[in-house]
Amino acid sequence: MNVDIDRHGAFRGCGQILLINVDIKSETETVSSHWHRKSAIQVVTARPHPHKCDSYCSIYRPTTAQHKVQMLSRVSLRISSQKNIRFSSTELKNLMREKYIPNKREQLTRIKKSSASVIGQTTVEQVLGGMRGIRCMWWEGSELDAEKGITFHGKTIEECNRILPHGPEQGATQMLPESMMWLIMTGEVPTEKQVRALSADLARHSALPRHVDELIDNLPKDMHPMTSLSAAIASLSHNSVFSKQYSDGSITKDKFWEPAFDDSISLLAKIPTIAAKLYNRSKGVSKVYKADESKDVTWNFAENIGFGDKLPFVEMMRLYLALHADHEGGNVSAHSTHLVGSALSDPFLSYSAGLLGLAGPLHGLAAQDVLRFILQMHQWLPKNYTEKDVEQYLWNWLKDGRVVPGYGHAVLRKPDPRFTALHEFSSKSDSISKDPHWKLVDIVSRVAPQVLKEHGKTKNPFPNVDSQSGVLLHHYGMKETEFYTVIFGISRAYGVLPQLVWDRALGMPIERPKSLSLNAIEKMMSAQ
Ligand SMILES: CC(=O)SCCNC(=O)CCNC(=O)[C@H](O)C(C)(C)COP(=O)(O)OP(=O)(O)OC[C@H]1O[C@@H](n2cnc3c(N)ncnc32)[C@H](O)[C@@H]1OP(=O)(O)O
Ligand SMILES: O=C([O-])CC(=O)C(=O)O
Repeated sequence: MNVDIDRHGAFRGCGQILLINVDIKSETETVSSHWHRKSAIQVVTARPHPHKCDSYCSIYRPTTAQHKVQMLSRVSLRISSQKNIRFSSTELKNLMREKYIPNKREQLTRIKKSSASVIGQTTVEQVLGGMRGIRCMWWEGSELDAEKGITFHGKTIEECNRILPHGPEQGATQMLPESMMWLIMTGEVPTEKQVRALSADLARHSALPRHVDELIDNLPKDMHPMTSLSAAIASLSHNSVFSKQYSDGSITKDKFWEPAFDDSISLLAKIPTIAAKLYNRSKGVSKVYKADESKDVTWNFAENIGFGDKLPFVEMMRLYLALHADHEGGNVSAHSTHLVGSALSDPFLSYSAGLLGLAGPLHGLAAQDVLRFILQMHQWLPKNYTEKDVEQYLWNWLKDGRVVPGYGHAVLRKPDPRFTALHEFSSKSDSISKDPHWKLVDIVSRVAPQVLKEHGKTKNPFPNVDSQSGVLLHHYGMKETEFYTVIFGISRAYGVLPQLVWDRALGMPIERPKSLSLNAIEKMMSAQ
């Protein structure tokens, strides 16, 4: 039921009621889930009085004579000044409920009827070789082909950038990560109106609960920001609607996806706020995140870290965030999110784990390592260096037994199309293409494949996305290399959280593959 709140904070409601002080800011979901948990009676939804805007007000909980009136702790409720708010995440959720999930459930039932079909075999080489190529994982949003690279529901990066809604400014040409998220979740291209409303919704939910702010304030200033980001995301679990509803038993399995969806939207809304706070803190800046509902997530993020007045930076960042969102399911960050989620850990805990995987140097941390590598090489090279000098540097590096960051890939066997997309963006920009560090990145991308081929170990000698991304951030003035993987971490959430919602919607079970010891492998081999 709805409870009206009038201009003076008095109530219009129902039977016996309970008054709660509400301070405006964040966490509508805290309110409802708190009630869910506390109340065996009725679940209440509070809605703001139509004329009451952005001020303290009161909300009420109905109760009955049998139930003791309880004073709930102070809860926060964001009351927006906008009338007739269209919660686009609600629209997306409704579409999921009414259209996409029933269709996909039907497909799953069909597939399960002949689920004994064989789709692959496993070799010992695969078991001992990082499980390469084993077809054992379900993933909807994107697919990686070794030669062609990533496609999102069959659409190439170039196609996505053409057809997905862009930023609201005139002349904006880059797809928004919100648009990409919609495509990844539904398989369909959203309308501009749907994306604008989604951006507004994410802006509305961007404020952090106080405990997250305090947690970040108490972390060591020199802690790697990926560690801090993961810790802060895990701490949002305290407000998880999914875990609260699961633990109080108020949802059945077929409805698990709903709070997983709410938590995912909340995480997407808050991760830029956390990232901005970490970035500003590293620079000694204390600033409250302000998200403008008429702008997209990237613009708001850029604004809050001090880059808002530079549209080229915002456009580059939009492309960056959309590009890195998903790379099918087997990569470390996606797989770990999916795995942890399979234990019904909530989306915050699951993605916190994914971020910890992203923080490894063979995965997302390569973004920071590449930039350091390029800066170091640039210092070492003579002023008018040639490709031969670059080649020499790479050989020295390899002879030291180190991997060339930004090169190679577990699946790809051609240059990464994400690298190509960023390269095209940069080549069209006068200022980037004149940047001496970008020029070096460009030269390395031609020289390194030859060197790596001759070196003879790397299966894929070509550049991956990380070899290009950091130099763009550096070019626009973001010199804090430790922060580069944090940007990647914002982006990856747009791909893996939709999958987590699907995991719960289709009732995917806990993951538990079979492991084998070397003795067991030998025994099986000799038996053949
Ligand atoms: C967004 C992303 O996560 S993209 C990847 C980001 N990571 C990097 O750029 C780090 C550098 N690259 C690498 O370390 C690897 O290419 C990975 C981790 C991406 C893929 O690993 P694998 O699938 O095991 O690569 P591959 O099968 O080609 O490895 C074979 C050998 O080549 C070596 N090799 C692979 N890439 C490189 C490289 N860039 N420089 C030097 N040696 C390399 C491996 O270390 C391995 O050596 P070993 O036999 O002595 O252990
Ligand atoms: O696919 C992988 O293994 C690594 C990668 O490029 C990504 O996760 O973006």
